[in-house]
Amino acid sequence: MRSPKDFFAPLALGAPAPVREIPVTPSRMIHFFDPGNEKMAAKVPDLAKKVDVLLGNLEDAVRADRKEAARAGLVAIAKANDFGKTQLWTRVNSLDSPWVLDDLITLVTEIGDKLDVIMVPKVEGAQDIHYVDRLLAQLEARAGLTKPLLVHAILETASGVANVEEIAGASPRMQGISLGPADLAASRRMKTTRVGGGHPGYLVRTDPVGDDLTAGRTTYQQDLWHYTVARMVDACAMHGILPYYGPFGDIRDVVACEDQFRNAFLLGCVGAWSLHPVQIGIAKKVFSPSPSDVAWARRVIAEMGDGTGAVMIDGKMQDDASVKQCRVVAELADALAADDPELAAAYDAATKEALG
Ligand SMILES: CC(C)(COP(=O)(O)OP(=O)(O)OC[C@H]1O[C@@H](n2cnc3c(N)ncnc32)[C@H](O)[C@@H]1OP(=O)(O)O)[C@@H](O)C(=O)NCCC(=O)NCCSC(=O)C[C@](C)(O)C(=O)O
Ligand SMILES: [Mg+2]
Repeated sequence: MRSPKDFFAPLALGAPAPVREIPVTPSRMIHFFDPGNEKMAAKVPDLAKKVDVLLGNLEDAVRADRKEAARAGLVAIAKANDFGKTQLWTRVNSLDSPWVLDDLITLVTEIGDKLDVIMVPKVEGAQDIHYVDRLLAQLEARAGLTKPLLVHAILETASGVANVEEIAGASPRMQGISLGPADLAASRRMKTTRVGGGHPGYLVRTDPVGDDLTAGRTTYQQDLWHYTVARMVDACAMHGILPYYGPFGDIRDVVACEDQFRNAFLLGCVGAWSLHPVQIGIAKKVFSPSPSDVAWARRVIAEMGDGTGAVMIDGKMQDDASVKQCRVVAELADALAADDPELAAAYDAATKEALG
């Protein structure tokens, strides 16, 4: 383990200095596309205007015989486009795969100045981040990059979950962590066969009434991912990095997708992945606080003055701790509204109504 004094020292001569704070820019949806798929790639310039993050995926969902095409496609797309404020990320192949070394060497060398974040799959512990950290520093130095690349880990092995705190704090490059429910389920030997979402068999049932064990007993489906998401959120918050839900594989079920995203939002996540264009709007809606919540938050902040003491608003006690929650919501709303006049207008209209 490195001394805390060396934590922010570059890991290679000539590499850019690591960031001291992770930039908090909108990342409500990380939109996945296969850069080697011509149909998807053709949609990218247009999609870039609708999403916060575009991610060129090189790992799972890209066939083994299309790995080189995906890598070359991402290089071509990054070189040919300026996506403005929309971030460009990539997911490289796993560290034990035959492709990852070329992924990292090619991408950092060719388009390191265009990429914001490198997502690393199947991270097992801090050692995986340390490996990527040093390699990126060497490649950044060789490419003459002035801005350090950030690293995002996917939490998709039992070992990764057990080590999530050390992963979150393994490097100043750590930008965030996403839940990877499909690989995680396999790693844990869960008996699900889905990519995220719930399962009808994972439920609780109300008590029986009388001797009949079957009649009148309501069941409630439970969230399979609650424990992992909550643990991930704590690990991220502790280290000042950002937590994300990840993928929802039932593209058709836009209703349950919205529910799963909202659970994650309420628990502290800042975004989720969109695997299909239909999921972009869902993530945008869910991970932007609602106008009524923003109006309420702004009202509490206004009425709490210096933020200390206790007041009653609409029958509800507000104090130092509730105003802090309101600031979280209001600050997120301000950050999102700064780049979105429509959202800004909706927040202001609701606030005007709430403040009278
Ligand atoms: C699900 C699929 C096969 C349905 O693809 P489709 O073509 O059958 O669907 P469609 O509804 O017919 O598509 C309509 C149009 O949208 C296009 N399109 C469709 N999707 C996209 C997209 N993402 N970006 C841009 N364009 C897209 C598609 O090409 C088509 O274009 P067209 O109208 O010109 O024919 C397709 O959406 C897809 O491949 N999505 C990405 C899948 C992916 O990246 N998976 C990996 C992430 S999840 C994961 O890895 C797990 C994890 C974390 O590791 C772990 O839990 O362990
Ligand atoms: Mg996976």
